Amino acid sequence: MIPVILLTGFLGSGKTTLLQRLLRHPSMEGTAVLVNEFGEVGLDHHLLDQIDENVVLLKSGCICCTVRGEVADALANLHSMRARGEISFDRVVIETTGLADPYPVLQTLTAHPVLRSHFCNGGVLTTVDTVNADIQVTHRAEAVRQISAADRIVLTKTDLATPEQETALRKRLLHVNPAANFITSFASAETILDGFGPLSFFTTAKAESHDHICGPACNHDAPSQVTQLTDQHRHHDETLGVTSFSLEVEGDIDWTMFGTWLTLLLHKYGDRIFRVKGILAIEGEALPIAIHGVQHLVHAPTHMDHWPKGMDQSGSKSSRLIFILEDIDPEKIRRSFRAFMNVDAVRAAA
Ligand SMILES: Nc1nc2c(ncn2[C@@H]2O[C@H](COP(=O)(O)OP(=O)(O)OP(=O)(O)O)[C@@H](O)[C@H]2O)c(=O)[nH]1
Repeated sequence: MIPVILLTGFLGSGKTTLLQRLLRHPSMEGTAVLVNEFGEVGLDHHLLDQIDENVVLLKSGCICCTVRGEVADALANLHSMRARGEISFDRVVIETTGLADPYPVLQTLTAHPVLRSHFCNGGVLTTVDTVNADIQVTHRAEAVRQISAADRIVLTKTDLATPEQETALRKRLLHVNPAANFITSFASAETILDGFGPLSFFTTAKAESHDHICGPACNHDAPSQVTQLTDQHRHHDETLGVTSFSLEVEGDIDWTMFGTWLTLLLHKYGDRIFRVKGILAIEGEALPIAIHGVQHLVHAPTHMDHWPKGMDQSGSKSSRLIFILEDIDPEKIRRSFRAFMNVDAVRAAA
């Protein structure tokens, strides 16, 4: 049986960053990775630059029911390729979208008539953003589901939070998932992986409760989690207001202007902009720069060591930005970007 580790966590909580580190660890050799992103255009497979050739980007970044079919197809495909000797792996990591409900995927592993004889649940690793989790847990049912499904919770961005913030968050997370154990993202990959696996009783209970989709009414902050997981099915209406769109820009971008624009944008609309990520062609830089914003937080940019395939065709470089937001007209952001950056060539994909 091939173990499948589910790496989940809300938008921008540090899943890809953690995965990069874990995959460099010798014990993770022979890992196939499935990346599932929300929206039509994905960037994570480019940001996982070290391991490009082992990464499969799942096409539709949709959540809940649709993810189930696509994950199943991708796993079946991986298994066939392995059986034909085209690839070799003995573990799979699925990085879910930040808006995914992990339970349907767990259910796929345990109940799919074909997959269940080849793959097994290797455990759920959930990243939780110490700076933003409080508001996410309050408002987003997906965040609660991801935490409740965790076998291990990796607290990220503790370096950006106060010790009081971290202590209060740990206490709150324990109410959502009393069985998970905590670790911070600054622990070594070895420590994070040590003894990691499904907590058997809990995992069974969780997987069996797959058809329950949480909503704010679930009150997951209350401690009696197992009982709550047997509640009736509710559909994921909460996610319907969330959309994603991308901006593509030809030519180089002025870094100072861009930084100012992004900071102002997130300052004003950070409550409704869950995630911004981008790979940018910057004036005076030969290689691209990756940028990340999570609600009001703008992360330090990182220099990438190569251009992702398709983004520097025949010497003409382009930038790509992806937004995941709620209740904001994407056209408003496009217009503001064009006006502020004085850029005409903005291609936009819905
Ligand atoms: N300071 C700090 N930054 C972090 C930490 N973990 C992740 N980040 C930053 O957070 C930003 C988002 O990280 P990602 O790894 O892309 O998050 P993600 O969960 O994969 O994002 P989505 O796939 O969009 O949901 C990046 O700028 C990371 O460098 C951490 O522990 N400390």
